[in-house]
Amino acid sequence: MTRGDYLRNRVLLVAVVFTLLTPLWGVVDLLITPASIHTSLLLARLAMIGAFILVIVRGRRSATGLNGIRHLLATLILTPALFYLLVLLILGDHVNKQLFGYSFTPFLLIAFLSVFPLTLIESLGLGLILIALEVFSQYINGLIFTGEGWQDLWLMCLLLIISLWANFSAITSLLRLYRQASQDPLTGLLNRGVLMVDLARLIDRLHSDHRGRCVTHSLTLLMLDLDRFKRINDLHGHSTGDQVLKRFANILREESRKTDILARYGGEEFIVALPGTVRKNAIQVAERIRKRCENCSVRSLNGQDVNFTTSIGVAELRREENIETLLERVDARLYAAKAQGRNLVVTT
Ligand SMILES: Nc1nc2c(ncn2[C@@H]2O[C@H](COP(=O)(O)OP(=O)(O)OP(=O)(O)O)[C@@H](O)[C@H]2O)c(=O)[nH]1
Repeated sequence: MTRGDYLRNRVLLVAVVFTLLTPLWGVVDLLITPASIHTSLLLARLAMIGAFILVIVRGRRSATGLNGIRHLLATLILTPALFYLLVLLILGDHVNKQLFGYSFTPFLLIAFLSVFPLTLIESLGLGLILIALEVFSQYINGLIFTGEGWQDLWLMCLLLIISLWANFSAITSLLRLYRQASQDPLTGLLNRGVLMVDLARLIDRLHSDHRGRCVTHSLTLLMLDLDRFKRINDLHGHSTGDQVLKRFANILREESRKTDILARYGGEEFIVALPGTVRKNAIQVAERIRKRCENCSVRSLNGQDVNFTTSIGVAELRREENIETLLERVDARLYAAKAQGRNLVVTT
């Protein structure tokens, strides 16, 4: 599960809790606020429930990416903050007597931040907005620069620090778990399972963009296999074989872009997926990788320089083609490169 999925689940859960709590808390309005503002409060509460329902509906849509979820989270936290602001403004003169029951809103919201796996910047940003809200409420109810006001601000800062700490711990353990579950431990590249999920998602998106007449994006796959790798293991030992695999993975990193997907597909077999790249340009990337390997060596434990080469199959995604047939075609080309003598790029 990615941070986006985790964040989405938390946002949905908290949105449901807020949706249920909002009408319940409406009883507090009836009990503690003057009858003259009940209608305004009711309308504001209905608008707030509407915003929470919007968060739930949009959050459930799988097309909503990480940025979309971040916006939903901001809506979720800032909607009750806006409601509180509204309460402060419409209570007007009654504010000193009637704020009881609402004044803990900024505290509650800041405590809720610890539920989400946010980065330090994200939680600091939201936390500072909530502290500003508290300062504004103190200004309205005359507590600003008083002993009680400072005490409340101090408490809010402490709560923010605790939230930051909780978020930081949640996000680092989440990232560690994600890395362990998604990476090949030897090379640090993606493992086959994650590659298949990412590729399937990417291909789906490209096909639906195409159907929706958006710009046509291309995708080309390279399948790479180290030549006579068994011989390297047999002659120089398994640990030298491992060094070759690591060096090869580094070459792939150095020769690709940030947006490319790099994965260890099997023992000495790798996939490089090049989104937005047509076959002609992908062949150039493949040739660059092949030549880098040809000119590269690894020092074995007994001090020998060990050379290695790679064979590469190249295939561009066709219209409506699925992941299985694309992989079959690229695999056939890799097989052809092996059959034609190895250390080759085969594209047809
Ligand atoms: N050192 C090391 N070897 C591995 C690892 N994973 C797979 N291998 C070895 O990779 C070798 C693959 O050998 P083969 O499939 O016969 O292929 P090859 O010798 O590269 O021959 P061609 O692919 O036909 O050029 C096997 O000996 C595996 O044991 C690994 O993580 N580390």
